[in-house]
Amino acid sequence: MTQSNRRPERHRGPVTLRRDAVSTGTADRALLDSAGRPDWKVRDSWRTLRILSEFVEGFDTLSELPPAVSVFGSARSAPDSPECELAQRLGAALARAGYAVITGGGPGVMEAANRGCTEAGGLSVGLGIELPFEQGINEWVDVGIDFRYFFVRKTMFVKYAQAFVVLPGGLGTMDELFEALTLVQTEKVTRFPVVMMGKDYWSGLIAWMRDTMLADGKINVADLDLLICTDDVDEAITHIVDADKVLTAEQHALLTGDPLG
Ligand SMILES: C/C(=C\CNc1ncnc2c1ncn2[C@@H]1O[C@H](COP(=O)(O)O)[C@@H](O)[C@H]1O)CO
Repeated sequence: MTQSNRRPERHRGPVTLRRDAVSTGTADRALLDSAGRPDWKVRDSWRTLRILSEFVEGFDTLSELPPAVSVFGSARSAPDSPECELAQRLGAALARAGYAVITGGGPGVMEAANRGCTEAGGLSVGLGIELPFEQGINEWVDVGIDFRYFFVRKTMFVKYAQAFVVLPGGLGTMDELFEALTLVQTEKVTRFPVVMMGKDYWSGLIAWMRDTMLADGKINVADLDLLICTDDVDEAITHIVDADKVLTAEQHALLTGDPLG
């Protein structure tokens, strides 16, 4: 293989780039870094069409999904790490409970959750993101979409899931966890269970939320009730299924006027 053939392949929406055509930028960076550039006004106006098309593609593809759970966690965890082992068991249990599993489609915990789901006969979904370093959607994903824009992709994680499960991870995982909690706290989504898995990993953060955030009046006691933390896959599934039942009954009552659902 020549040196030029070894250069990574990049994907920009439907476009594949190889060799000298590969650049290090992403669509997200071009949008967010453009202030101050003379052409930003015209280019950003046109970009809205590309953003719109990304929403349309996501809505069209995902509206057909069965009930689903979004699973988050580190892109960097080794396949034999405890969190990947947990994610794989969780993915399988979700599939057996009738849920599709939605992840970021990347490596580590995402891949493990997709793998568990697919091996158990469930539907694995990967919502990838264009990054300066190409990763590609993991091989266990059945339905994959590559997004240019983080904010479009985040809408899909919430809109097409009945619950969030958050395993150990870094900044990306924290962003996803706190976005979910903020959406529930502000009642943008209702009856949306957020399950944190990995008690050793998360207990320090939860203690800080209680001892500093809550103690300092920055959140309410009820905000801490928005999440549960467990190492037990069965407990996570029961929590999700129970919340789902309540929501389904409420939606049925709203549609039919029958309060018993
Ligand atoms: C950094 C590495 C791979 C990056 N590939 C990713 N592919 C898809 N989704 C990703 C990737 N990196 C982050 N995410 C999203 O954030 C969460 C994980 O981020 P963290 O910082 O590792 O916690 C994850 O849930 C994704 O949605 C390694 O080679």
